[in-house]
Order: sequence, then C-alpha cells, then structure tokens
Amino acid sequence: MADKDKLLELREAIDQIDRQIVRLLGERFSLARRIGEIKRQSARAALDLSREKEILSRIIDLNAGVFPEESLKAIYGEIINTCRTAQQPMKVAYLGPEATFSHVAAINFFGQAADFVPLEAIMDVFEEVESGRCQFGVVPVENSIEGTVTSTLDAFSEYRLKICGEVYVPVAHDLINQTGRIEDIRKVISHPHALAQCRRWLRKHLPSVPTEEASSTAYAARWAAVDPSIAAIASSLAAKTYHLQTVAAHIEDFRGNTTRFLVIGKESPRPTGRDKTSLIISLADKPGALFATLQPFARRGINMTKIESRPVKGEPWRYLFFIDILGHIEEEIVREGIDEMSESCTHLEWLGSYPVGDLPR
Ligand SMILES: O=C(O)C(=O)C[C@]1(C(=O)O)C=C[C@@H](O)C=C1
Repeated sequence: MADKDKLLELREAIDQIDRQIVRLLGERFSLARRIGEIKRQSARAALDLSREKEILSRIIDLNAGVFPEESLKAIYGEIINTCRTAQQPMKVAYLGPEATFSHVAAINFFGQAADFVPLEAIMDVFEEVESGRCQFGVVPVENSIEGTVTSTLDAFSEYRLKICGEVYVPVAHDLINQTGRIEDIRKVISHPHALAQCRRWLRKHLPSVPTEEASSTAYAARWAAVDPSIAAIASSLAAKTYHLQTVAAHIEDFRGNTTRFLVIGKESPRPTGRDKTSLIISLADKPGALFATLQPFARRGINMTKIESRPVKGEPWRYLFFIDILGHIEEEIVREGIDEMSESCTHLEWLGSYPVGDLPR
C-alpha cells in the first residue's frame, strides 16, 4: 500500500476511536449523574476520594504500558473531575486573584470543570466555606522555603471546618511582561517572597532595575498587563490568564521550592489507605506535658510528620500545637492513639483525615 493510503487508513482508525471515546465519555458522565441522584437521596457527599483513588489505580493497572502513565493519570483525573460536576456543581473558593498558586492548587485538585471563586484573604475563604456559599476552599499552609502560613493555622481555631485534602504545588517563578523583551523592563514587581526567591537572578540579569512589592504574584501580573514598562514575577498560569509573554522561565534561585495547600470543607473523606490526620491540641502547664501527649503515637509506631506551635490569641504565653500524623482516624490504631493522647491534653480537636498529597517530582 502506498504511504498516502496507509496514512489515510490509520487516520480513519484514529477517527473511529475518537468517536468511541467521546460516546463513552458521554455515557460515563450520565452514569455519574445517576450516581449523584442516589447520593443526594441518601445525603452522601458527591466527592468520594477513596473511590477515585481506587479507580485511578485500576486504570493504571489496565494500561498495557504503551500510553505514558503520567498522562493517563492526568487525563483520567480530569474525566473524574468533570463527572463529579455532573453530580453537584463544585464551587471552590481560593486565595485570589486569578492565577495565584492557590488557584493552581485548586485546579490541580478539582480539575478545570469546577467553578472557582477568587477571594482576597485566607479568612474570606474559610468564611465562604463555613457559610455554605462554596463547598470547598483552597488555602496555602506551608512553603518549603518561607515556612508556615500562620493565618491559615490561626483560622482553624476560629472556624469549624475540616481538612479534605492536601496539594503540593512546585513554585516556579517566571518573569513576564507585555512583549517578552528584557529591554522593555523598567521595574520588576512581585510578592516579597517571590522577589526574595529570585534575588540572585535579578542581580545578575537586571542589576539596575528597581523592584517593588505587590500583595500577590497575580496582582503583580495584573499590573504588568496594564503597564508595558513593568515585568512581574509570577506563575505561568498568570502569564496565560493576563495575556503576558515570558521573558525568562524558572528564574527562582533554588529549585525544589514547593507550597503545600489544604483543601477545606464541611467533612473529611473516608480512608484511602494512605492518609494523614491533623489535630490541634493544647497542653497543661506542667513539665513533660508535650512528651506525655506524643508518647501514645510513638508507642504505636505512628509517624508524626509535623508539629507547630501558635500563640493563643488573647492569652499571652499560652500555645496551641498543630500536629499531623500518618493514618486515618477511622483506623483503630490511630483512633486509640488519639483517645489516649486526649487524656493528657487540656483540649484536642480533630481537623480532619485526608489522602496524603503527591509530592512534585
Ligand atoms: O463512584 C462514584 O461514587 C461516583 O460518583 C463516580 C465518580 C467518577 O466519576 O468516577 C465521581 C465522583 C466521585 O468522587 C467518585 C467517582
């Protein structure tokens, strides 16, 4: 067969497969909608992360290895995210404006199909979820270079919300402006953390150009979108959102900069087999109090992944401890550990059990 005929034949086969895929996607969407009706009647949450995890690992097993695994995961993740919206419109609040890293985290977790609501402050995100105007919220909690986002931890003691998930987002900074030309830059604007993280690059490539602080990387991008003399340091999503060009990508001085975000909602998901549990505790003011509180986990071989103290507002020199351990509260060993821990604390609050997020590669 001539090359031209062969090409036509293969393309016809691909067109045939695409028709099937689109038809099957429609069928899958309708089935998800029917499942949604049953969930609504029995007052069950639409989002079922343990079922999603089960589906994803089955899909990866089904793959004969020809199709690249990461792409399969991304495509299937988006299919499930979209089918979820057939059950319930997913309204997700995040720390805005559009194209912040919180927005990137929200898209990574909920997919493109959700309805995203940018808000001005972390407290506003908690407020929106508690009021029920949004089902979920996405807030930053910790950066691998700058440390904890204290306003997120503090908000947990003011609102009765649960953690439903965590997302790790690699923080890659791009220098963006209207033309993509470095010669046009008279000023560089960004969030103080982003400016600090690109200090060496700026000194080397733009030594005489002044910098200015903005309240977020996305605000800086908005600014650059209206002023051709300004360049912003922001995410690649910001460049896309505000129609800007990339002068230089990945200008951060250290690679591996990652931010951990929390997904907050009204209830925590069921166990998935690889979960984390977050707690807030306060201690009696006596020697060995913290040691006694943590012993129940040590004895059971439960791994504590984080402990952080925050001052109690209005009570000088008293502290709350935020603790993350591996495991789900519905696992007996975790439940027992927490029960025993509660005997030696003056206050213990369960913030949620949720699937461990994937660290960026
Ligand atoms: O199996 C379910 O419970 C569904 O609702 C279907 C589905 C999916 O599309 O695969 C959608 C949403 C849930 O979070 C889990 C899975």
